[in-house]
Amino acid sequence: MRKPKSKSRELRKQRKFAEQEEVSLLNEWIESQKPDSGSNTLALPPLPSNAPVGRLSDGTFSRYAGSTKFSELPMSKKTLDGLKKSDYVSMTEIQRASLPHALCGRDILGAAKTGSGKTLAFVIPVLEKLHRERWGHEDGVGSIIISPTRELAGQLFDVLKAVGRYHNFSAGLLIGGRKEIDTEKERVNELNILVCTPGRLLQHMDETLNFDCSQVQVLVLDEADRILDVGFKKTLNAIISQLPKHRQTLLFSATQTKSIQDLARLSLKDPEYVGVHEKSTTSTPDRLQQTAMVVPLEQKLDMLWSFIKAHLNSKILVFLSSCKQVKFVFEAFKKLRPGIPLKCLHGKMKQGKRMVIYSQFCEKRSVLFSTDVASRGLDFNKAVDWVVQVDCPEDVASYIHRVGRTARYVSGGRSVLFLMPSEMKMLEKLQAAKVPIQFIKANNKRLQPVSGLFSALLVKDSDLQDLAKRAFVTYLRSIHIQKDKEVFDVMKLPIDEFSASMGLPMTPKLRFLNQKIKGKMMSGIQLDNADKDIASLATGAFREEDLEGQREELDIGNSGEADVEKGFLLSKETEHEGEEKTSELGPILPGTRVLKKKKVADGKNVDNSSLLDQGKREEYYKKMREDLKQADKEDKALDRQRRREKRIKEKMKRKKQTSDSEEDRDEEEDVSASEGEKMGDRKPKRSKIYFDSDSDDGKTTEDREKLVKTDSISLAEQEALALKLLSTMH
Ligand SMILES: Nc1ncnc2c1ncn2[C@@H]1O[C@H](COP(=O)(O)OP(=O)(O)OP(=O)(O)O)[C@@H](O)[C@H]1O
Repeated sequence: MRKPKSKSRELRKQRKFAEQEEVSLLNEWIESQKPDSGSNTLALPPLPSNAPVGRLSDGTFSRYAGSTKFSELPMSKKTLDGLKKSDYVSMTEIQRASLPHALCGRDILGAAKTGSGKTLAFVIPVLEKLHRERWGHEDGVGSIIISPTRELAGQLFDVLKAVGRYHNFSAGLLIGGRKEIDTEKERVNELNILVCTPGRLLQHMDETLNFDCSQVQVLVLDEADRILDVGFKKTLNAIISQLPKHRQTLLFSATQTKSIQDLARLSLKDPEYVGVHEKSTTSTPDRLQQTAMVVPLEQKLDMLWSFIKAHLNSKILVFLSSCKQVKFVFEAFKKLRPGIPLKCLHGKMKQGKRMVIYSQFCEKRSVLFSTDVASRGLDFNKAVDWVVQVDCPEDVASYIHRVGRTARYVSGGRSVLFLMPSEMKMLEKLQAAKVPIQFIKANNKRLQPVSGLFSALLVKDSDLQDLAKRAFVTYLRSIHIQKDKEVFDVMKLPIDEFSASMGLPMTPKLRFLNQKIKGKMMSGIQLDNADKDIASLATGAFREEDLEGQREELDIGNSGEADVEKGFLLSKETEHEGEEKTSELGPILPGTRVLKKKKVADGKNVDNSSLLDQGKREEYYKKMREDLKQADKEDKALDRQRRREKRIKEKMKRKKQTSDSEEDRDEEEDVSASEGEKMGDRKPKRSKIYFDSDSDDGKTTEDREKLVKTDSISLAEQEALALKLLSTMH
């Protein structure tokens, strides 16, 4: 039954009044117990348990700086209920340190380790500010939260929706790559809270009629150092120019900017620097077990493949340096079917697909190959077990964010960084930045080479070959353009070997590198040396003894899976075992086939000097295809023969078992019968077995006769004869 109109109006009035009361109480509480500007609220003692909260009996208010529970903060019932509903009760350190300052309207520059709960440290002040301002639909955009990536924006939006579920604000997710821009344009002016990526926000600012951000109360930059980075500089400047100067600004990141210039761009007013883990001995989560190992460029894919095969029950996030790398490794590994679902995520994918992949990876055990698009902020629902950095991160900050996708909140996690010999300087930089990383040695005996398999795949699949070429060039270019030349030096890389390791029949042309070599020649360096430099294995640049002291074993634990990991990652205890592991590639392609193809297609066995001329290259390439076809034929024939041999063996075994049981039965039935009689009984049975089964294979009568005669020879002889017969038939 509907309530009478006057009654519902009365209820609304009462609710409005209660809200007004609540807001004025909150304002009074906040104002009266304001923590000193610059004070460290974590240093204050927590409130005694069961102490009264809010307005006290003497008319004063409880202290909220130093509180440990959300319910002790001056916050609206709606937000508190939203937090409770989402199971948030006690605050994390960054929340305890920043919320008291943020709730009283101060600008915040917050830094805390990855996975430590920074999201709530800005979502709550956003909701509370608008609540206390009694912001309504008609007031338009009141708050903007900016994230560097679409996935992260989506995740922040989910947290906002969960915690703000009892508020009446309208909120919208504005991210690029979505088709419904026109619908967005129609509705964006009605939204109170925008969660967006910089590009999409600016697009609305530029294109949407009457889009007005002049009343914005709170601006949040999540992953602030990234958004203030050169990549977003122009976009962000344009956005800031359209926002009011008088607003609250909250900047959060695990690797915060301290640049005065950056802060000046945002016109922060006496910001509170909240760096809760600044005094910590490590800059990464304590429950994160981090390792690094030397992996030469041409072994990276072998190592990654072997790693995946040794961790089939884990959720693994793999970082590669470019979209093309991600595409190639994903496509090629997918074809080899490692036994665990594979997924990929990169910026060139359609947005819908990106979102699907992201949520699938949240739910399932799988391997996700990704660019740095997944490196920041993402909180994959069910914990990531391993972060594998196949390509070295561009700097320490990037490393910290990548590994931060695991070991979040109270869970543990593990990471491994592949470093090429020429990149060892990165290890020093990480250690200098308080990253507790252990240097370990891979167990190369467990390495499962895949380059031969790639060669075979690439020959059959020209799309994959194109992908490989592009991945190869893009990777080297990415190294070439890296800023940190102490770590990244393309001239130290074994380029031909790298090309071969991807299964490419010849090294693609690298225009940017040619220019570099030319540059060297101009400055007096001989081409010979430059060539040697490029082709040399970078191992020369790395002196092993430098690292000896840092080498430690990884303590893996006792689980079944850990044992496999142990075998893979450690060399000491398991060096002499595990050869059988290499056979895991068997079901995909037989071992001989791998070796053969590797021999033909592997760049190491090719005299590249003869390939310079275009005509010769084509000729070589044609010949290589023919060789591969031939090898393929031979392999197939060999494979067929093997299968037949196996079948025959099985039949022999079956037959032996049958005759043995018959013998047993016979013996049981007639223990007194003579040997001659027994043989006479069995003969026709044995021949019948052979004829019955072999007649399917189309044997001639002569063959059958030969087989009948086998009755009088030993089993080994029978097998040998059967095999001989088979090989003469094909
Ligand atoms: N007070 C809390 N109580 C329980 N869980 C929390 C609390 N705060 C945050 N979490 C959980 O901790 C995890 C990490 O939080 P969040 O994503 O905010 O971390 P972050 O510091 O922003 O990490 P990053 O630097 O990687 O962006 C999330 O799963 C979140 O739900």
